[in-house]
Amino acid sequence: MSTPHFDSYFSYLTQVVKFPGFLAALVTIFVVNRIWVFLHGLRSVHHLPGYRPPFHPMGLPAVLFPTTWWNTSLDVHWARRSSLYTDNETISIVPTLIGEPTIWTSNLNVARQVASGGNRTAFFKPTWSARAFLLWGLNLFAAEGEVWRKHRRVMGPAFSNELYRLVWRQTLKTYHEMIATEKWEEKGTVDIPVIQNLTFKLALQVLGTCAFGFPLSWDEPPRTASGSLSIQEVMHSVADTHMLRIIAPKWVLRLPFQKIQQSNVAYESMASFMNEQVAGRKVEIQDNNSKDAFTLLVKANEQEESKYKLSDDELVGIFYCPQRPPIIYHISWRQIGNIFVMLFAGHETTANALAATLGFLAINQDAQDEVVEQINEVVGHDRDPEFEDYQNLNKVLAAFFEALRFFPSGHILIREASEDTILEIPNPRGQEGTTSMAISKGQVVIVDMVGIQYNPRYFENPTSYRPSRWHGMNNDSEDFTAFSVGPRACIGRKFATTEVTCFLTMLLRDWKVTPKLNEGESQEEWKTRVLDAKIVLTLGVRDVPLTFVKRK
Ligand code: HEM
Repeated sequence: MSTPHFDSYFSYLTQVVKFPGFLAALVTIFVVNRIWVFLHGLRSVHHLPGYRPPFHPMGLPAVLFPTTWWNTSLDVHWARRSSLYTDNETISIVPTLIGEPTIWTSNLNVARQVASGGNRTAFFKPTWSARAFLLWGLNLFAAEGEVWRKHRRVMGPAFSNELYRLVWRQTLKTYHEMIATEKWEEKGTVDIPVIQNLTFKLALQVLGTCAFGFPLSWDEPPRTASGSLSIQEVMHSVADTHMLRIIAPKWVLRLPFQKIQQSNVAYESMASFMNEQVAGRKVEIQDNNSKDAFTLLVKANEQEESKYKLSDDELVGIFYCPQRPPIIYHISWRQIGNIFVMLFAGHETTANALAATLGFLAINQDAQDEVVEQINEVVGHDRDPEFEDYQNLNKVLAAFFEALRFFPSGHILIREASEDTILEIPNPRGQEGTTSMAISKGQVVIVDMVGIQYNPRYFENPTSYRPSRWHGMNNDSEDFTAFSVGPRACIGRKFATTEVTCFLTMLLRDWKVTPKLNEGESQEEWKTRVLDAKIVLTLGVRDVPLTFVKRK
């Protein structure tokens, strides 16, 4: 029921609102405000040329639509990879309606200044950009400053030859199990409609065994205590739905959809499975016989001097939920955030890059022949490859590096200025020297990995698949930049390259890979249909259909 006071107020309001001048004034205020904010945005990026779309490329309105003439969406750097940096390697995107201005760069020199980390940089990884990696607790990927240094010091020793040998052994085992279980030998010719189904399973198996220390096998994955899901299914579901769990409000997770319910069961199963594992692991650490990263990590932390040792507060999970302030759970699992980050940072990235490599080799038979020739020379046919062969199989790795250059999984590196600072921006190609640019505290700079990998300053004819670019390069050289550069570069690089080299060596020695064409489709059409990007959390390739034929 309305009061007289409310009625008179309401009628006054109705009259005012009816008055067209009032609406005009509102619109004018909005437009003037937007123009002021837009001009301020342009000034803050020193009028660097670039795009002036309505929304920020990572903002909700923009990601609802693909990149088109009027919108720059999350895939703008892929969709416009041939035009974004034609005139300038460093550009700005300043939204006219919603969002903050950002600077985007495809120049390595600028990338080193902002993304490489370490003591001397004035840039840091903002928490919002690493949110997807915080679900299972603070970790190396998301940490910053002194806490990051401690995590890296503790994680570093776990990434040793001891671990890589385990990765090699596990990859061999997984390959043999895959061939036997899927009955490849009996078939002779094997059609795989989506090669990612195999590469994702391989990546999970290797990470499961070598990072978590779970005893996984291709045919009989162990079950959780309840027996409802295999550990592989749990890991897959956890990895598959973690974006949903970060973005969705809590009530969504109670909806009776199969995928959501399965995700809930998977998270609970993972929690109880990890608890069981931690109890067992404590005994193993004392016995000193396990080589997986989980055990090596706990051991490394135990051995650290107290200055660098991670405290319990730094180890426990900060369960990040954007709808509520962060809640600190004092859980008993130690190192859990760092173990989980390996799953998320290492699973999709490796599996997609491996799928892309097989796709490129399928339509570049000369490149495939060159790789197989080296495998035959180094390993021959009478034995399995050994970890010691890794350095000599550089053409195998070159085929992978070149595919990863086309589809750099870690496609954008987001950084924010922690103080007012100066960026030295190299002048356009063909001109010597650099131009200094003042950057204000809070300015976001995005290193565009796609832009770098397609930059003609670094790669002659960048859209041509040429593994020979990498022949003769040391496997660990920073000349290959898709794992990032400097102290904050990917800690899992050798983990991934060891796994991939071993798997491709076994697979390509015995099986010729060709594209699985649709009826009447040419190789060129297959290439256009398949070798295109798909961006979720990382950048991957679309589903790759392949045929494998047993070599004589
Ligand atoms: C093809 C495979 C991979 C690619 C292309 C890749 C790429 C990258 C890139 C570009 C970064 C830097 C991100 C940034 O600074 O924002 C990074 C960091 C990281 N990667 Fe990888 N990665 C791969 C595989 C792996 C694997 C297998 C693991 C673990 C076993 C892993 C663990 C990590 C971690 C923990 C970081 C954070 C390092 C730090 O901040 O100190 N990655 N990766």
